[in-house]
Amino acid sequence: MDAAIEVADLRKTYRGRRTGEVRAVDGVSFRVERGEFFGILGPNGAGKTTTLEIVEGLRKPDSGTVRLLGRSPWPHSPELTGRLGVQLQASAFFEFLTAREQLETFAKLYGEGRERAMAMLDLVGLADSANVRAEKLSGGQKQRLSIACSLVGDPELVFLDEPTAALDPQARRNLWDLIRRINDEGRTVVLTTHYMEEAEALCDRVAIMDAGRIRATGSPAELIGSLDAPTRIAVAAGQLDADRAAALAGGDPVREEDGRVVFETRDPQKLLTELAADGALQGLSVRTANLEDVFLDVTGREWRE
Ligand SMILES: Nc1ncnc2c1ncn2[C@@H]1O[C@H](COP(=O)(O)OP(=O)(O)OP(=O)(O)O)[C@@H](O)[C@H]1O
Repeated sequence: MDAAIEVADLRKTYRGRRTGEVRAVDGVSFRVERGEFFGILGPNGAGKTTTLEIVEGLRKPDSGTVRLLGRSPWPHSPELTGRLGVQLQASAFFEFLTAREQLETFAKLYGEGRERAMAMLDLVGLADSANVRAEKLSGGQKQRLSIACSLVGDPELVFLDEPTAALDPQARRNLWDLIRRINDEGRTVVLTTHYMEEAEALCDRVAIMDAGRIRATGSPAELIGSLDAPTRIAVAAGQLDADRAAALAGGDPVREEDGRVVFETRDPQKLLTELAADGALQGLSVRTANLEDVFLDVTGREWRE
């Protein structure tokens, strides 16, 4: 079976009078299997949206090729478009339509009826707000509505561009449940995000993008595992004198910082057992490596959201 997406060596440069040349996408290649949950993770301006728009067939690359479900998205074919779901930015809504009217409009474009529109409102948890105008919906509700619109045609492949941007952490987590379900139903999902945690929580595989290029691809666990980074274990100072801390560290780095003793270890189980035996677990925190450390490793830059 063809892959869901095959992208080879995409390039796109924007030329503006004020901005000069911006190489937004600079040789991007990746492959997404059917049923996969694939994430493109990168800071603002990394080139995620441009890449996604090219893959969706909304923007033409300067060079490179895209195959979606075995076909080229360019020029448009109605057959292919009907198998794709693209989440539009919430700002693309018709402000004066209610949530239900909005969705019915999209349903019609896909040759679907009112029942399908209502079913989608239900699916995204907006049935109670069916008669609320789009402009009156909260940020999270607008994102839900735009996701419902992308699902109305029962797509095999769904593209979500920063679906939880500008939401508070609770609303973001609530949306994760919905997004996970879309993938659990067997649909391939491609999502862009600049939230590390989101990529780690949702994606089977992640491409880390920076300055127009993909710097690393793999499952979050693979990417983090490949770092071979130590676990940082901190406890409140005052429970251990410096000699005892050094003895427990056994040659590994240990330092005192903001009233805490901070160890870096590759054998967290041993250290935790010894700290527990010393009765020195007050104020314990354990931090393993995460995608932020991977970003630093592959780009040489600190991650800034
Ligand atoms: N239409 C455009 N004209 C000129 N420059 C553009 C255009 N769209 C994007 N850019 C520039 O191309 C680069 C990549 O932008 P893009 O929107 O693809 O990145 P992104 O990773 O999606 O970031 P964001 O999360 O901020 O949207 C940026 O430097 C951006 O300023």
